[in-house]
Amino acid sequence: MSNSEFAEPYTIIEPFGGPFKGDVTVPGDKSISHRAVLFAAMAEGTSHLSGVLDSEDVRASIRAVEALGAEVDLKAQPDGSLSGTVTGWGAEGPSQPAAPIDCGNSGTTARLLMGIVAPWDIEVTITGDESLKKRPMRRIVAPLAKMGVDFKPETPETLPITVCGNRALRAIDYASPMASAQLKTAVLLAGVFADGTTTVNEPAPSRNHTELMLPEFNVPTTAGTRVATVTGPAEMLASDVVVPGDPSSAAFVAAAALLKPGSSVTIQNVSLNPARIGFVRTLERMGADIRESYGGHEGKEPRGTITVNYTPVLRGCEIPSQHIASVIDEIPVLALVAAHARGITVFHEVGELRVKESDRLKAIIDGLALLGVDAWEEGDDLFVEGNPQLQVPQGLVFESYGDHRLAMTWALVGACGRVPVSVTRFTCVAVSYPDFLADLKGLVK
Ligand SMILES: O=C(O)C1=C[C@@H](OP(=O)(O)O)[C@@H](O)[C@H](O)C1
Ligand SMILES: C=C(OP(=O)(O)O)C(=O)O
Repeated sequence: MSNSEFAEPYTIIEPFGGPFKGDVTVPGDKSISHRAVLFAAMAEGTSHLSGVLDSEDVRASIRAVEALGAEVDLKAQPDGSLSGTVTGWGAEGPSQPAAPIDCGNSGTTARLLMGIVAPWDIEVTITGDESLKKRPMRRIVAPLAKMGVDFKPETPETLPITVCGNRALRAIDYASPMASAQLKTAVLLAGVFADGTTTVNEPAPSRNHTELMLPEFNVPTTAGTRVATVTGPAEMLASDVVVPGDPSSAAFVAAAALLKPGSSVTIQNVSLNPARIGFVRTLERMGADIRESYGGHEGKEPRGTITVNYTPVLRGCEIPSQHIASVIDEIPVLALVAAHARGITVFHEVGELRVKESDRLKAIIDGLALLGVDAWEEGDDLFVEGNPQLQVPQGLVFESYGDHRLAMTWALVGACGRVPVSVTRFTCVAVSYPDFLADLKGLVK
């Protein structure tokens, strides 16, 4: 069977051979890196950052804060991370940028930026690439409008959007319709400069890096499981941030170890924030030999190691909707693991996957179909019927849709299997994990 009629440029991923063994360090956490750069830019004084992820998405945040007047002096380190200083605009506020700010492929940059520029007397046009311009922005516009922010056009759904800032924002108590850390963060960041306490309640817990990091920048903040507050107006002061490794990148290494017989891998210095390691909990429920080991904190973020051993028999499991936010970016690769497990895996309430960098729900179902694996949607639930005897056919071409998480997921089929596969637009992995293939190759024994 072949589906090689795809016209887009593709990369051939040959089988890597032997099992994956040994230690690996994954690059800095993307969510924490964005926040470190953005919060340092907002603060008074000079912050020292290290372990920052050097990827396309984080570079979008760096370019954005430079356009708004922050001074960024982050340099590439031998380990591939960025380290150095960011001097913020502090009490003076950001300057009026000369041109629209292009956030590239990064939803986090675009959505957090809307909250960051909202409390200042400037008009900032935010735009992005073709993928980002399709993603929903009304979820950010709605609460910011309640706080007193105007937009051009008046009630925009998608980028480009011009945010017309307002120095007299109202603090709000917001019942968020979804578990989204981007939404929560945009509102809290605007709330830093509003008069009073701004509260965001969520229907399920989302990642809490913002609540953990804001107090380090001198912002009075409270953090509960489904509620966070900031009290403004606050004076943001510079801080130092050390960024631990990204669990979302670690999930691909863990999946590789589970797909390749004989593998045994330890991922060093990775964030063990419970809101981010839902994939460890999910793989445990599938019966995988995987465990984390706590190794201390960076600021308020726990970090440590994750060890994964190849496990011959995995079984399907259910991921309830309350846990989806803790695995949201890992669902493509978890679905690939589920495709090798015995029985059905159900991811509940994953409609949000339709509006990520691509329609990940459709892409997962189509990609698994190429492998001969039955996967389908019922309402907003994703079902994957696994096959432990899965044989990968020759000549497969997987469509990444320029989406980094899909590109890495399908690359694992070739890297861990016995026949090469092709992945279209594979270079998009630079969005979150530029050295993905090299790190995996380094583990081949
Ligand atoms: O706040 C963040 O850093 C992120 C939150 C999540 O998005 P949502 O807030 O849209 O769920 C996640 O998918 C994204 O990769 C990063
Ligand atoms: C959804 C993602 O990122 P963002 O929303 O920042 O584009 C991701 O990294 O998988």
